[in-house]
Amino acid sequence: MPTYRTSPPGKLNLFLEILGKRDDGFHELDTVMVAIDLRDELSVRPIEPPEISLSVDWLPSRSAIADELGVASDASVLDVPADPSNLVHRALDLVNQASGYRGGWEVGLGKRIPAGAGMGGASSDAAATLRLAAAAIEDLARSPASDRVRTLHDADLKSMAEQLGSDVPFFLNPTSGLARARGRGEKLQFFDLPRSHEFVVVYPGVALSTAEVYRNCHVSDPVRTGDVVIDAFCNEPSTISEKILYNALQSTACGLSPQVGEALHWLADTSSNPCLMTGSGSASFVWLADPNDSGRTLAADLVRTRDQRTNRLSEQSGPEAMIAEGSSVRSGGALIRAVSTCMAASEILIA
Ligand SMILES: C[C@@](CO)(OP(=O)(O)O)[C@H](O)COP(=O)(O)OP(=O)(O)OC[C@H]1O[C@@H](n2ccc(N)nc2=O)[C@H](O)[C@@H]1O
Ligand SMILES: Nc1ncnc2c1ncn2[C@@H]1O[C@H](COP(=O)(O)OP(=O)(O)O)[C@@H](O)[C@H]1O
Repeated sequence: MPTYRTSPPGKLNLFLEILGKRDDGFHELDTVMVAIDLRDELSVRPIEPPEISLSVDWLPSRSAIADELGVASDASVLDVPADPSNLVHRALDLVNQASGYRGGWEVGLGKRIPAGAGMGGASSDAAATLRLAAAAIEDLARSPASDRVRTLHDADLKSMAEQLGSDVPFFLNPTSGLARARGRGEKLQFFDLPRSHEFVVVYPGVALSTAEVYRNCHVSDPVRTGDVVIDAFCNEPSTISEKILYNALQSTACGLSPQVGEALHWLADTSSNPCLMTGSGSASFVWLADPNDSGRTLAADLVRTRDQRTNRLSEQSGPEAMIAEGSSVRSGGALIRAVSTCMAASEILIA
């Protein structure tokens, strides 16, 4: 059987308001998201033995990412489960149940999107898995040699995406542009973006649990609306400012992890452009006002200040203190990436 591949994108929330708490424990949201070109790499191949074999690696390597974060390469912040708790694994279980496929899957997952960052890496991997596995099942259904399998339709994928997580339906739609998500995140409306937007993202080397951030958050009163942000990005980029980018979870996340607030201050000190935390954190981003600015200059400035701080701390406290588990912006480490909004659909490659 062939291998099916794609590159699941990350996302940034440009606006997030909490409208209320529901009886099922979830929060009613109004959020505006864009997919960005920081991407994981996912390959899925149907195999005969009825097992799911999943290998997960950091790209370019775990030690390279650990160096950037200033943590030891066995630090738990870099642990991504390769067991049934990985959303890729759970997505394949749902596909098998729905399609009646009785074989197994060999899966390779290369991570670039930091975990627990508010960038939706796990959700995007899960949505991409549903799309790849559905394409494989469709091919299997056509093959006379195979067991009977049921082809999966868009409605099946949507229902499975909702079971996997609130953010997963957003990533099922591989189009570019900007999305408004309401309900618990599954009620989606897509808008065309006339041009791409550039950002610099900073991940401070601490993972935040989405559930814990929501547990500690407050329902807003009065509530803001995402209309203003949608209009600004789609029609009036000159009106994008610190005042309209908003995330109701930001103060809760800063309270749970000082590194989140430190990263936001660091961004504000280095750039005059608006900055905001994404999702439930821990990553933050700067939006670059000039569409011709590649973000590389700001990213290079941030890397320089990060490395100066790393060297200073290393001289003060020695290298052992630098690589202590959990050290992050405090000790100089942070992932810094210049990213753009995705302007093209994520393709499925078959080989
Ligand atoms: C905050 C957001 C913003 O886009 O993104 P991330 O920071 O996770 O990327 C999302 O709302 C996260 O969506 P997702 O990561 O799929 O969360 P889920 O697995 O559905 O939920 C994890 C937990 O978060 C809480 N939760 C999630 C969504 C929501 N609308 N209300 C909630 O209260 C619930 O306690 C739930 O058990
Ligand atoms: N495919 C995956 N990639 C990354 N993390 C995963 C994956 N599947 C499950 N997880 C677990 O989900 C947690 C949060 O996932 P992630 O989507 O990266 O964060 P966020 O909700 O902040 O966007 C991780 O800490 C990890 O333990």
